[in-house]
Amino acid sequence: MIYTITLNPALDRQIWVEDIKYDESNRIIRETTYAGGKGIDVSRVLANFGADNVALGFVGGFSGEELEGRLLNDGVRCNFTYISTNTRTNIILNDEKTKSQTLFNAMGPEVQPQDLMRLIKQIQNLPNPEYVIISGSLPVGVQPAFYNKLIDTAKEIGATVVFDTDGKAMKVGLSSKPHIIKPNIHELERLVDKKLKDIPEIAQEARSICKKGINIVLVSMGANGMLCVSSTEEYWAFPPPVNVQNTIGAGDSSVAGFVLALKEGKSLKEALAFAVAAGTATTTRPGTAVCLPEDVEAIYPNVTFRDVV
Ligand SMILES: Nc1ncnc2c1ncn2[C@@H]1O[C@H](COP(=O)(O)OP(=O)(O)OP(=O)(O)O)[C@@H](O)[C@H]1O
Ligand SMILES: O=P(O)(O)OC[C@@]1(O)O[C@H](CO)[C@@H](O)[C@@H]1O
Repeated sequence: MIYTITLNPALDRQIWVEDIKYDESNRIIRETTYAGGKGIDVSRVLANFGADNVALGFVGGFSGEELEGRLLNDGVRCNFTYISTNTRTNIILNDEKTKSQTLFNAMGPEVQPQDLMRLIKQIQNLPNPEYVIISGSLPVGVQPAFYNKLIDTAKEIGATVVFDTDGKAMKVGLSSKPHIIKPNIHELERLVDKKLKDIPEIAQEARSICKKGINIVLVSMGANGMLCVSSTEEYWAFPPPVNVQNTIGAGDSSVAGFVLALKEGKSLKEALAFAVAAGTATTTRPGTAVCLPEDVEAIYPNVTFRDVV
């Protein structure tokens, strides 16, 4: 069974305007809400592929109920830890003229220490844990060290742990040696505290992280695809050109695609190509992580490989 853990889920409210005018009133021409947050996105994509998975994490209030209802409609099984305060709403502003997407990520509710322990106890008792995917930002009141406890617990129950977060949470969490991490290029730069100018430099940092005990480092690079480094294999997969409509949840779709392919027994190289196809498929549709199997199947044969060094 695949489990996703999102400590700080969100309703993703995607809104569209013709041409944003600052310091003025703008008319919204289209709006849609998605169940969001990084692990939740992974769960939605897995469900699109018919992959059995359970979404875990903290939800609360009316927005939490809406989020869970949306997920059930999306065919995602949930076993959330309920808190008394409202799940956050993130705004994604799509500007039709500039084709830009601007994110406003809310802080979210404060999570209490007793809620943290309820989640840990739940993870200690997860049935058939094959993969545990831990993704996204920490809620208010939760220290990065909580990610150590989560990763340690998921490893103790025998799961392969995938970890995808940013900043201090990533730095701290890494010391628990999750099996797989998926920073994007900016997150990797923040992790290693330096700008990385080209693929050899990115690969070098990924190798150093592997040497610290992480089995697989996936670095997503937007239109430049994804680099995969393990102790024995290195690949750079490149997507075909597509008409990009949205990039929100592309990385999460890649994580879902990668885990799905590994679970099906695909090689590391095939799993990477599938991850790139899944991320790129998401970019071709408006909305958060709208990753459809038919789009992924169409893109997959057109993913190419380039030399890492
Ligand atoms: N402009 C693009 N053109 C083609 N493919 C893209 C583009 N942007 C993203 N992708 C695909 O999606 C994958 C993940 O993208 P990206 O590096 O943007 O992830 P991310 O920053 O983690 O995204 P998010 O945090 O929104 O989920 C890329 O490896 C690539 O396959
Ligand atoms: O604030 P976080 O947890 O870092 O990111 C949250 C978020 O931006 O990530 C997803 C896209 O990756 C969206 O569904 C969601 O709104």
